[in-house]
Amino acid sequence: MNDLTMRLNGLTKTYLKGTPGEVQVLRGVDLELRAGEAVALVAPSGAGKSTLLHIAGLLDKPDEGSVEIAGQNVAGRGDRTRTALRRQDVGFVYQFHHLLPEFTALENITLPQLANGVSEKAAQDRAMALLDRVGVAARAKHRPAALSGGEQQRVAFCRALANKPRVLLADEPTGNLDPETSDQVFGALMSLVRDAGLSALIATHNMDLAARMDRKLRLEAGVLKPVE
Ligand SMILES: Nc1ncnc2c1ncn2[C@@H]1O[C@H](COP(=O)(O)OP(=O)(O)OP(=O)(O)O)[C@@H](O)[C@H]1O
Repeated sequence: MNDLTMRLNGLTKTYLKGTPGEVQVLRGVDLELRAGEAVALVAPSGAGKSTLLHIAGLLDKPDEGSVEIAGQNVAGRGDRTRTALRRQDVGFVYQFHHLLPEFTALENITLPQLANGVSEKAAQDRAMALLDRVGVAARAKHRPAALSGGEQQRVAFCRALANKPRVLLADEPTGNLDPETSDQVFGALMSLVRDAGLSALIATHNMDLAARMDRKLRLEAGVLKPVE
């Protein structure tokens, strides 16, 4: 069975090439993500975590190397194709929720599905099922400002999974929350990931959370290494 969802091969990235400010951030990053696994990405500040997540999520291009999603090399495709693939195959979660403030929790999860051609009824049903799964169905009609930080982040997780991506990329998804809320909200994220059977690459400085994932990788000196 080929359950590989994403393969990163030989990724390099240098900023400000040929100038005194040149920074060689990625020097040959290789990574294989399998369906159903959650991988912790641990990196000292400035090591290139955001650069790596942006390239894996097709928001940026590597200088060299490939990004394969479900067996297709997609890194070098045109902007429109990469945008379409990103919408369909990749979900993002950031440290701050980035929900649209003028829309309800339900609408924030429904809208990306409508943009992908899903019917309104089906989109709402899926949104409610996701909200229910993370324990915030009762807050479906609230706008983000009327939700707690933990609730906002749970809604953001549901939005990231709305279009059934193959891969979830998260950058400190609970970094903005107090330790107890962070612990609970991370549990909600992991149950969504396990239910959906997708791959998750989750950047975190929190080693307790990292320990709850299937494996841990450290980004250091431009390459990924397993953490024991
Ligand atoms: N557009 C850019 N132009 C020039 N240098 C950049 C650019 N983006 C990032 N860098 C540099 O590349 C390095 C890695 O940046 P990146 O944002 O990927 O790190 P990070 O690991 O996400 O950091 P943090 O955890 O502090 O957010 C840093 O030294 C940063 O200053």
